[in-house]
Amino acid sequence: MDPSLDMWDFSSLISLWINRFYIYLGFAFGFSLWLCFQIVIRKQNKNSQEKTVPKASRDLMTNGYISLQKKEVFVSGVKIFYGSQTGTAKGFATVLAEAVSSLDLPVAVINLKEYDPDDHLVEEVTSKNVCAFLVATYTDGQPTESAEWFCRWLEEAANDFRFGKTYLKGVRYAVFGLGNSAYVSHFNKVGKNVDKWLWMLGAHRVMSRGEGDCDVVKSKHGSIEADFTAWKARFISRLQALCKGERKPCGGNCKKGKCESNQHSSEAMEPGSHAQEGFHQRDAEEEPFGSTSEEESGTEDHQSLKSVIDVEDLGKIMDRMKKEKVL
Ligand SMILES: Cc1cc2nc3c(=O)[nH]c(=O)nc-3n(C[C@H](O)[C@H](O)[C@H](O)COP(=O)(O)O)c2cc1C
Repeated sequence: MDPSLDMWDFSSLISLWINRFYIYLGFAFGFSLWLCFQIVIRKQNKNSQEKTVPKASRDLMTNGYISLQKKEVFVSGVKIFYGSQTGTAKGFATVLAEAVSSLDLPVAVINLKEYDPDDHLVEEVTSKNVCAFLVATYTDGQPTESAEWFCRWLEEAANDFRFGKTYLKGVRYAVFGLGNSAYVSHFNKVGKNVDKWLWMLGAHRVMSRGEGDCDVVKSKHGSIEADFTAWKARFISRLQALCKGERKPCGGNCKKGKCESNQHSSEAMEPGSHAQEGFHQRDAEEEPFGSTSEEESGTEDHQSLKSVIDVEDLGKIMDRMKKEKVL
């Protein structure tokens, strides 16, 4: 036998070989332990991330730098409707559209001739659009041919109890009428009526009506173009406020609670009801849908105060009506 072989001791190797299964088992156990450990650590990291993100977003939102939540849209676009015969209102509609698009708002210019209120007006209840109506008055206070159907439909709807006082609730609108004060009794009649009928159907007047006057002597700003420019400036600034989410024309500066109470009382009146009858009477007397002028530019709330009936006023109106009946 080789003496060098005697020097090697194979006993440890042999025992390793015999116990190899235990060794494998040990390795396998160790590996699975490490795997479990890794999984637990990853899960913990994920949880802590989930918890910290909303907190971060909250912090960021309160700091006002960034909003991770979806921004609320207050005005989705502007629709400019016009009723024109010789093109003045149409031209104004184009100018207004340019001013609106400079605010990065979608704008549509619509000829009332191509618009069926019966099918589409109610869509504006939920559209978040602001609707501007530029309408001219013609002989005997009649609308242009193009706006004839629109006006007839609106008048009938406003006086039809089936539509009710909230039919157009949610529609936001502003009216600019074109006329000539030389036609004294019919001056701007269509603008006044459209404003009134929309209001009677529950639409929300975002600003008081504008009156364009062709009579340069009597025109408030010297010409119908200047009247329109003044109204347009007010409309744009009102639009900007609406885009920011301001709801009240007064921007919250009016006397506490006044806005709400007026809005409420205006909504509480139903066309055809006694209150509405009283309202019509007042309409004839005081012109509650009164026009607009420079003086109103800073006092929208005042206009809206004027243009709706307070509950107190209602009592007086009813009294007056009773007296008139007796007489
Ligand atoms: C024949 C005629 C009749 C008019 N009748 C009235 C009227 O009754 N009341 C009024 O306020 N304006 C009246 N106007 C003035 C127009 O409303 C005014 O010129 C307006 O700017 C026309 O707008 P348009 O060019 O868009 O059609 C009348 C104008 C004409 C030519």
